[in-house]
Amino acid sequence: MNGILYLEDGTVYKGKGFGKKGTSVGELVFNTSITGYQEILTDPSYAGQIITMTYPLIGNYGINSSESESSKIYAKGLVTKSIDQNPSNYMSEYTLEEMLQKMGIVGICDVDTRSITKRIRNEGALKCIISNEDLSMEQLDEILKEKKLKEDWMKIVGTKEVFHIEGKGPKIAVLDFGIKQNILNNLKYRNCDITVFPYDTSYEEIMNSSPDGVLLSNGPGNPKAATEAIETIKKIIKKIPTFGICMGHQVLSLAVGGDTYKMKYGHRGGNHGVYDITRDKAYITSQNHGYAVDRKSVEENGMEITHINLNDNTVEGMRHKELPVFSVQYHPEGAPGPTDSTYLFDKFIDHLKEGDKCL
Ligand SMILES: NC(=O)CC[C@H](N)C(=O)O
Repeated sequence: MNGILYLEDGTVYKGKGFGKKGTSVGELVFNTSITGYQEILTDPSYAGQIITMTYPLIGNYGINSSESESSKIYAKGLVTKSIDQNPSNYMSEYTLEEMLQKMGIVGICDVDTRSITKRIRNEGALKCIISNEDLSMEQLDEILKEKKLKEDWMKIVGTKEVFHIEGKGPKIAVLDFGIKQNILNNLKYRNCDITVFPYDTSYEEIMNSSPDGVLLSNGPGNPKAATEAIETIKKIIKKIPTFGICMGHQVLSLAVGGDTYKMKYGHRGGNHGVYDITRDKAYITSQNHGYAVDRKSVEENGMEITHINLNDNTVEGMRHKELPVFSVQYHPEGAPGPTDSTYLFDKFIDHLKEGDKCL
């Protein structure tokens, strides 16, 4: 099966097709993780994106049924240097190719992923079309030009129904913009009683569940498209301890009156150095975001910057100067990946005990 990746700047990469036979349009991004292709593909925050893995050997330990971040793949395609068809791992149940076929995802391999990555770094994230069908360049060009990229993916990906995960510990209301399973696992591990709400649930409905704390989840798309949530969060943070992760961090910054912007090519990988100003410590973190928080805009609105990215000095974490409200741009739950930052879940739970500070 032939495969082609055609970028909006006119660049063409030809390789071999794998996964589902088909064609799709998306935003081309790259991820620098060496392992974790299963979690990356199933992370709902990749909705609408075509992921290039910079590590050349992908698929080598197969796929298992217990480590997906969601039951679906919302990404639009996968680009790799090579794909291993004979995985070796005691947990492996099927191959990556079988997973992509089952989930309807188009893949191409045997392309120069280093060159693709350099192009994204120079030009920024690009719209592109990936295909492993026999379409002419004219046909590909027409589909690429016609298809618009979405910004409000949280409307599609987040839960539509409220659901509850029982626990004996603190009551957590989660606003779901497209949550990763491992965030829920971290709350479950700490015995939390979790109610997951659609991201646009009203303030009143959330408060009716009498939560001790609110978690604002990760999720795909532009945080500015989550307008309903921004209004709700403005009220929530005055009453309840709140912890935001990635999209949650971005919508929190909008709720306090700050601003977000689209980065040139984002941060995606398991090796991003972050400096924690409050603890004078550096961590290696797992990241997946294309938008970032404007530092000055949140500092002018009652927030203090707690973490910065060591590569480009962008905001990686913040906390409210008076309220028990804090957030990080990176993924403390990231797995596989460094566990340096899972203490943030404990910090959140500790804040709940001090909930009276909010009133
Ligand atoms: N992982 C996330 O929550 C991503 C947040 C947002 N969609 C971004 O790309 O910046």
